[in-house]
Amino acid sequence: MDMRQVNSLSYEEFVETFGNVVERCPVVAAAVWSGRPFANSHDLEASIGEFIDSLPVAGQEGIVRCHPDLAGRDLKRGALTAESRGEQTQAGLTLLDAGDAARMNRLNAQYKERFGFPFVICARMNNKEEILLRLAERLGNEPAQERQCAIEEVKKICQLRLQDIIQCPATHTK
Ligand SMILES: NC(=O)NC1=NC(=O)NC1=O
Repeated sequence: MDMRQVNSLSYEEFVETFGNVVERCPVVAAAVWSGRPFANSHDLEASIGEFIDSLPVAGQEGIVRCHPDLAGRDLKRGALTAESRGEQTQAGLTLLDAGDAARMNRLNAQYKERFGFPFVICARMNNKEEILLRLAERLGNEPAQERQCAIEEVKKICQLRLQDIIQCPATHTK
């Protein structure tokens, strides 16, 4: 889809197309729709980022809470969204051995206990070793710092999902 097509989508089509660029938060697409027409995918991405940044703490934490655990129950039950399943599979999270799976579950539980929202990282920019490392590291963050870190990861996931949907015409060098 190119930007001409994006900008010609009805509200319903827009939310159907972009409703999961932020995991299980179609309200984000519903909110930024009023910002069209978008000059390019970065313009749409910036609108989404500005909307997320404008939310109160509770709203930002709500967005983070909408993300399924990595290698968690939803993965096991086949209850992930298509995007999340693809991302988690690509990072090797379906191939964890028993030791790594137990460690991931334990650290995820500790993280949730400490921060009140799940550990979120852009799986496509990491492999399973890096994810475990970052999870252990970020457990030591202060809550406000970690919330910001999680939101930055949500934006990275969103950026890659937008790139999957919008193909920008090749920039023709003069
Ligand atoms: N808790 C998470 O980090 N979830 C996810 N990361 C991704 O890249 N996709 C997800 O669903």
